[in-house]
Amino acid sequence: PVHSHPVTQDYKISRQVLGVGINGKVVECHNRKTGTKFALKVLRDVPKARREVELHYMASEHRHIVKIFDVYENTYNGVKCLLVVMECMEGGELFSRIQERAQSAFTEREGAEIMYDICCAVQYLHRMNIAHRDIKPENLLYSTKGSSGVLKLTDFGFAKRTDATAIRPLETPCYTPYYAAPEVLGPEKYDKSCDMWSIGVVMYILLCGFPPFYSAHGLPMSPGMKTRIRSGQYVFPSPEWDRVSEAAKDVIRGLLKTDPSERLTIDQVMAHKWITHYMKVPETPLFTPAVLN
Ligand SMILES: O=C(Nc1cc(-c2cc3c([nH]2)[C@]2(CCCNC2)CNC3=O)ccn1)c1cccc(C(F)(F)F)c1
Repeated sequence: PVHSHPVTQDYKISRQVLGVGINGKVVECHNRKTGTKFALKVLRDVPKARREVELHYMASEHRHIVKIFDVYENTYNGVKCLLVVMECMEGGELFSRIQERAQSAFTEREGAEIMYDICCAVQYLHRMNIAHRDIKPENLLYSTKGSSGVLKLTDFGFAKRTDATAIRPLETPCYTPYYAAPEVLGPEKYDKSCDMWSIGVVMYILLCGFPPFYSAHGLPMSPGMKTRIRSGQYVFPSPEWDRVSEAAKDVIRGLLKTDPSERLTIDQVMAHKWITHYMKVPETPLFTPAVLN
């Protein structure tokens, strides 16, 4: 349900910017009736934004996906905008939470529990034939500060449907099945597998504090780094990985497969004991908080 009356009628919008996403900025706002704090994402009303909001709204019932409460379609100075009212995630981003853990140990079991929550959200999306395509620590937020906070996935700016968009020959006169390349025919089956790669990178960083692929001299991307990603060249260096369980390394090996058809699916990951039986994972202290700091 998209409201067309001004969002300012129902919410007081603060200047406090909470962050900037692919398609728009996120600010704090308060419900005028209840005083409750929400996060408001402001998007230009273009097809890409419509798709982001539609897919996020479809998924927002899940416990580990940031909830959408209201959507407004307002025009400011002749510019059509989409305004998305979301639950305010006050616990901050995944890794800043772990950085704060320097004093008490952050253990492999806690890493497994975090991965279980992320995989629950991704399994829900993949079962709805939605690929998120931008799974990264900055898009994983905690609902509240303190240990009761719930980790949730946000920013559907790159999300897309993966169910086969039936090619309708009648509406595409130029299209002749004889010459169609497989990728034109098949559903975007590799969109889901790119989420699985991202989950592998998040899991790797969670267990040691640094990424599996990085460029020399901290540049965002370098030719060497691209080669290493393409060839799946990564290691589990000492001493950070010496005491991490073989089961954890097996999950990462299954996710960081360069051939998407070989990569674990979300159902295969959720069938893995390290993820589903995370309460049995050893409470081995990790280097992660120290390395992140
Ligand atoms: O960010 C906060 N609350 C929040 C934020 C979002 C949010 C949505 C999106 C983003 N945040 C990002 C920001 C840049 C990083 N990627 C994610 C870009 N794309 C989005 O779609 C949603 C709901 N509540 C917040 C609120 C109060 C306090 C605190 C903190 F804990 F930091 F003090 C954070």
